[in-house]
Amino acid sequence: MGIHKATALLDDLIEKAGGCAIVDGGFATQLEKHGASINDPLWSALCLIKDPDLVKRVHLEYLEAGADILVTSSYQATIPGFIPRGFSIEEAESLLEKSVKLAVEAREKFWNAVKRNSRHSYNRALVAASIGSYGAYLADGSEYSGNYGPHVSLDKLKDFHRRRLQVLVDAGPDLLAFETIPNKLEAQACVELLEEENIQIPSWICFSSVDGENAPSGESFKDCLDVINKSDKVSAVGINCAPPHFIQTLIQKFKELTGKAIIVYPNSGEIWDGISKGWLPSKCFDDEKFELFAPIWRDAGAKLIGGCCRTTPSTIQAVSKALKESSGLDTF
Ligand SMILES: C[S+](C)CC[C@H](N)C(=O)O
Ligand SMILES: N[C@@H](CCS)C(=O)O
Ligand SMILES: [Zn+2]
Repeated sequence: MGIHKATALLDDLIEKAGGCAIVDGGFATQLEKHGASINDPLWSALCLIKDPDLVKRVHLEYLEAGADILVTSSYQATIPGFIPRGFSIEEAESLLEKSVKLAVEAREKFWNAVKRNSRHSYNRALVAASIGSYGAYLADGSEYSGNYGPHVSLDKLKDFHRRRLQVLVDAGPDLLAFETIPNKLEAQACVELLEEENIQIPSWICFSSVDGENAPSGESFKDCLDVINKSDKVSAVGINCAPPHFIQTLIQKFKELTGKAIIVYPNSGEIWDGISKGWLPSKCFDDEKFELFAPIWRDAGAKLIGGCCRTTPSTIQAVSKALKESSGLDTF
């Protein structure tokens, strides 16, 4: 499938969803709600090893809540992360494949069940393979600082991402989701890899932000997006895992900086403490606030909206209700 046809898959979904498709919410957060203990360098990827049934269950919960796109459990799943835990390269690669398979199985199961009901208002969801940033793998919170040190070059970042990208693509997702990219160098690495590997499925690249204005590294979003705008392999750009009160302004900024679709899936507003590996309370959005703001973000120009850490299926249900009601589509 050519890239233009592939991009049509995402465009079709956005159109079917009434102009704005719904991304799922915090994946690791929902694992934890079910009692998973993930205070570990592998974070949510630990459940790929220990509890794949729970991974699938969480995907199903987000589908029921109205997600049009599932993001896989591979955010912090990497070959160099699995090897020190005693896995061979082949086993590590099959864990990556499993992350896609579990989401695809959940999507098929859910879709086969709902499509029998002619009055349902769901779309057949797409599966986006999560590719967490290098900082996610480092497990030191550097996806929120972009501070990778002087020894991390463009080539090093490409080497880090290349094999995982190949394995995930071969496992058959519909999309690729680069998440919490904190600096321009890593954005460039992602874009160059998509070209070098001649990836034929659409991608989104999302940045985190800690000041509401720039990438976490302090580099301007203009500089970061200039790199991405040159590639037709990237269908959407935006923000994930940043506080929700930054989002409206950032959508307006991104509108001026790119012609690509804009995607936003903020966290709740709590702040990640990379040392204790926990969330610190801060100015927060609850589900009602997400319900209120989702149509505002859509009207500001976002084409894909969801939630990230500390949001749950109830958040996505609230977003879905608000977007469907205000676009005239039926709610469940
Ligand atoms: C999106 S953050 C909350 C994920 C966890 C982080 N990479 C860590 O392992 O510390
Ligand atoms: N897709 C990941 C992103 C973490 S920032 C998750 O929801 O857990
Ligand atoms: Zn997050």
